[in-house]
Amino acid sequence: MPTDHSASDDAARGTSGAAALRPTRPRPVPLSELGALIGATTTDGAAWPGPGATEDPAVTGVSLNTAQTLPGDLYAALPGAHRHGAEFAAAALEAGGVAVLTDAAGAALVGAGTDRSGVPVPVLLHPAPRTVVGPLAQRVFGPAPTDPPLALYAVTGTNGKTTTTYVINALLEAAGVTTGLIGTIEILAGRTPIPSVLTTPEAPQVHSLLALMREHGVGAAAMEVSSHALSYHRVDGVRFDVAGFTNLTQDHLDLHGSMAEYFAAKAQLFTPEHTRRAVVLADGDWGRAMAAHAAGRLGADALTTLLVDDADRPDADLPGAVWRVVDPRRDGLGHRFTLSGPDGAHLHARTGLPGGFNVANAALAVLMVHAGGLDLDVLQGLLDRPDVLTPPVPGRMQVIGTAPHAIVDFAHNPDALVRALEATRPDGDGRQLIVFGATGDRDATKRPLMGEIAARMADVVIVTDDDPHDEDPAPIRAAVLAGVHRAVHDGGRATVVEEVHPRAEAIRRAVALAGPRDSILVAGRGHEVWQEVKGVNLPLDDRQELAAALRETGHPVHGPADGADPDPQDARHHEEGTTEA
Ligand SMILES: CC(=O)N[C@H]1[C@@H](OP(=O)(O)OP(=O)(O)OC[C@H]2O[C@@H](n3ccc(=O)[nH]c3=O)[C@H](O)[C@@H]2O)O[C@H](CO)[C@@H](O)[C@@H]1O[C@H](C)C(=O)N[C@@H](C)C(=O)N[C@H](CCC(=O)O)C(=O)O
Ligand SMILES: Nc1ncnc2c1ncn2[C@@H]1O[C@H](COP(=O)(O)OP(=O)(O)OP(=O)(O)O)[C@@H](O)[C@H]1O
Repeated sequence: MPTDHSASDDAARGTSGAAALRPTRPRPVPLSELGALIGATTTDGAAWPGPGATEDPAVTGVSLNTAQTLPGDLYAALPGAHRHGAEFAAAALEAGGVAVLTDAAGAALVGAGTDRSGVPVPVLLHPAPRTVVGPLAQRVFGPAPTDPPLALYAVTGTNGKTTTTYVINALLEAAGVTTGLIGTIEILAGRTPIPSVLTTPEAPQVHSLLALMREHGVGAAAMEVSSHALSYHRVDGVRFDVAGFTNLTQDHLDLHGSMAEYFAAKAQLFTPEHTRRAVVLADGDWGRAMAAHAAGRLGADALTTLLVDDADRPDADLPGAVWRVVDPRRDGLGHRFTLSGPDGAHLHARTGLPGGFNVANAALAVLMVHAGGLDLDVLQGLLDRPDVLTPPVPGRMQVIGTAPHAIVDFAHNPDALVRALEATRPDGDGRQLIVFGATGDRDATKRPLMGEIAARMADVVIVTDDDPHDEDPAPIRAAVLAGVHRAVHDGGRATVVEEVHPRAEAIRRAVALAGPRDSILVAGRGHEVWQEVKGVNLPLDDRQELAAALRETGHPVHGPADGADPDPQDARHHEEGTTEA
């Protein structure tokens, strides 16, 4: 019989930070059932639990980090890049974990572990434990047959995931649906937004957050799915209703090694295991390749293909229902555009989000909601409402000042930097200034490329620090500057190049150099309110720094959107990790 956990364990569930990410009404599953689900073995190689086992604990949760382990959990002790999770099994058991899932190396580390009551801890052995965490979490946290449906939308791609998920939710909310969100900026799974640590949390949290959403009566959720998530099996056991693809450009080559591998990681989302339908933005070679892949794996009937920059390309070689953006026109900060589809179908839309690329994000969101089942007539009715495609997206093209034009944006890879610079190019004789750096411990090959782009496109380039993480910031700046100097040497536009740090000082310097007709782009950190330097989170909000510098110089600041005070709650999440950080 499953053993149960105590009342004090229930109290712990209600109070700890990790509990805020869990459903309040867990449904216990016997460990033996979980062992059978994944074909686990004992350390002797026999089918689990093997002869002589007496305990069959009730499992009420799954975790893969001790900071997130709650009473009743199965702790997945995974081999990591730095440590083996089994080194922390004792801490997981101390936190109330009732069993351990691990590989052979992990089992040797766990040894003869016992739980808090001195009972020998059951160990489920699997040769590749990370690959079974998703299905196990799905079994423990997944829906009951009587639960109302929760429609799931996934967005992947190098850039535009956050924005597209916000637009999807804005449309669904306009249609009267209660929505949930999992992404880079925040998680919405109930009443209180939870700041994010990862773009896509680890599998146990993905499944527990979906359970929490069901408890809160959420009818649809939009989720960002990063390539890390697909490579690390973070969405295993989730089948989305609609998956969308934005684009593929250089980033994350530290993890993937090549663009082909990066593509292959993203392509996993467009398979029957992960989605029923797909909407693929098929501009460029990678977009076309993703459309072909999705058609092959899901069937052309399950595919919508969208063309934006390549809208003039003929249909012939494109699979699925083909839609194109026609006649995009500037309208205020944003654009009006028409979506033209099969059999003469049309949708007329407007987004006030600045930047040409946001037409692509908005169009993708519209077609994903259509693929999710919303009729064209109903959709057009929603699109006719003002600003339905203009949700505020923190730190994305966020306007802080107008004279000079001062923008904070999250562009932190080459393509995003090009698009952000294009979108913020001043009219007339104004000069373009940019303040940016590059992230430490991430794809180092993009540093000089971003430097080159800045020097080719901006008049004044100020190179500073982004999140150095554990790296020394000076060599990161030097790598960016190498690209800047190369482009200047080759005839690039920049006439002023400076290296200024810390970052707040660099922002002040840009404001000091700018005139009222100029445009300042502060790129790379967007909504972030902490700068991570060698494991320490320093408060830093580009929006606040830019607003303060503009005020000090006597320039106007645009509306209330000058950033938020760093929230101590947010720091807690960074330190403890809302996920397995
Ligand atoms: C490169 C990467 O993705 N690393 C992930 C990986 O870390 P790791 O292999 O180094 O883990 P480790 O430190 O060796 O520890 C091994 C195991 O012991 C566990 N542990 C460790 C210490 C402890 O006290 N207790 C404990 O339980 C860990 O949870 C882990 O399971 O496994 C950890 C646990 O699953 C993840 O948290 C960690 O993500 C780190 C925090 C991270 O920053 N990832 C980034 C790069 C990321 O995933 N980014 C994407 C893309 C964003 C974008 O598009 O820009 C994202 O989705 O956020
Ligand atoms: N469709 C797009 N094409 C190219 N660049 C884009 C696009 N959408 C947004 N960007 C740029 O990328 C930046 C990040 O946008 P967004 O947060 O929506 O993307 P993301 O994929 O969620 O990024 P991340 O994974 O890093 O969180 C924006 O600030 C903007 O500079």
